[in-house]
Amino acid sequence: MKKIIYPEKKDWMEILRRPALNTDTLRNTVKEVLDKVKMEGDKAVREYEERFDKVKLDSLGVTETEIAEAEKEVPIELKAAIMLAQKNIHTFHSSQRFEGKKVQTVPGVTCWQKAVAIEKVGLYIPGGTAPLFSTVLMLATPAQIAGCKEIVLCTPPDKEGKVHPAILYAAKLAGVNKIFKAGGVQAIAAMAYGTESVPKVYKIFGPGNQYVTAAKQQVSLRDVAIDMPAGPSEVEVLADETANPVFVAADLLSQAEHGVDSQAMLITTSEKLMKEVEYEVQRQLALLPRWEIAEKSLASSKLILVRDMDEAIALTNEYAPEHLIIETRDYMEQAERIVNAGSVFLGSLTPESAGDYASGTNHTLPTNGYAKAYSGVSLDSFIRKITFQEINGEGIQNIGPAIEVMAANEQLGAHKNAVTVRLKTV
Ligand SMILES: NC(=O)c1ccc[n+]([C@@H]2O[C@H](COP(=O)([O-])OP(=O)(O)OC[C@H]3O[C@@H](n4cnc5c(N)ncnc54)[C@H](O)[C@@H]3O)[C@@H](O)[C@H]2O)c1
Ligand SMILES: N[C@H](CO)Cc1c[nH]c[nH+]1
Ligand SMILES: [Zn+2]
Repeated sequence: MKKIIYPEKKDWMEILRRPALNTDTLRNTVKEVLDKVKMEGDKAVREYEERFDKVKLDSLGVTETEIAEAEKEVPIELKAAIMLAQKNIHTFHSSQRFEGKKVQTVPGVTCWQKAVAIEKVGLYIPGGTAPLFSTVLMLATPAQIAGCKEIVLCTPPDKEGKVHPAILYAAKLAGVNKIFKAGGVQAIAAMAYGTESVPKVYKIFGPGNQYVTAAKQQVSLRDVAIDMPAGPSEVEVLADETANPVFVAADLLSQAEHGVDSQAMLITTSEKLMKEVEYEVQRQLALLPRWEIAEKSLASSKLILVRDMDEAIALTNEYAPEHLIIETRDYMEQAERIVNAGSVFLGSLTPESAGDYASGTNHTLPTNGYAKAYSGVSLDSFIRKITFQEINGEGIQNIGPAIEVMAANEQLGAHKNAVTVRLKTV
């Protein structure tokens, strides 16, 4: 990890830069795959599965038999953990239910909103280097609570053409209707355009690598809605001298191990802590099964020593991390000053892994600085709020004249007339 001591404001942008693939290569690959799947459907998806996931597939759909087999393969201990996590995710997301209340803006004019589920949703579950069955719970649980009728899931299979059993188990538990073996850009294209076997959906959800994220952004320009850009994982730990370096290092590594383009940052006011964390990261790294991945992402990760907490907060809000862990003496006060972050973890006993799996919050979150403008996935992501209004005689008399004046001044006579003809009758 690169050490930065007392950064100057002019260097912030460079210091906070995320690692990124060459955008031309990325754009060209994504465009080629999207276009071919749009034209050739399943055939193209199968070809790309062979090219990128090294698997020959006869069909894309997961069968009922495969789902039943998977249920037998998942160990009891893991089933219990998945059920505990799902219960907490369900509890937290159920509490987000929207109650639209009727409001009289003036006598006779009543307005309200009603939450309506998006009918067809597509969930992308990453599977390139780790089978993220926890992401199934994070996406399908709120979709089910919202009442989405068709919940489609795509995930890359392994080289034998099998989907990880825990992904299938979690999908069944959380009410997914259709599961397909497809990963990367080809999966996003299949759900955006529809193919012979994969239904076209109205909104695509889910995290993924830079190819997946770029594909989602591309299809969202005209074909389908998306949740947000949820790309390579990132974490920032904001710590003072009271933080535990062993915990801090473990938290940094927990996100560094996701992928080579993940990023982990420590922003601290304590030089002593920075040195201890630097040592701990190397010590713990050597013990990790995915040390090779983590080592690569640590190369673009940083340990940043700042002058004071004000500077730490300003730098944090500029970085807008996907995950922010605050491990300071006064973490509640510091948390109040955060305006840009996806999900915040407070105090020394709140690891980021808790939000990844089982505290109940959603782990599908904006990355790459998009936390400045986007929220993570929540129940809201799966609904739309339709507005309604009802006006009676008193109401049209109350607001009609104002509408007539405004419409006339916008030179829209037909708008004005739609009110005038009614005012004559009341
Ligand atoms: N932001 C979030 O909320 C969040 C949550 C979970 C995971 N993540 C991130 O999701 C990512 C998962 O990545 P992953 O790679 O393990 O799985 P993935 O499923 O996102 O990507 C695998 C797919 O990428 C495609 N691909 C790989 N190399 C390619 C190439 N050269 N050209 C075209 N396509 C290619 C393949 O089709 C493959 O199926 C990680 O970066 C992780 O950090 C983010
Ligand atoms: N940290 C990831 C979101 O960036 C989510 C995840 C899934 N499994 C483990 N972690
Ligand atoms: Zn994680």
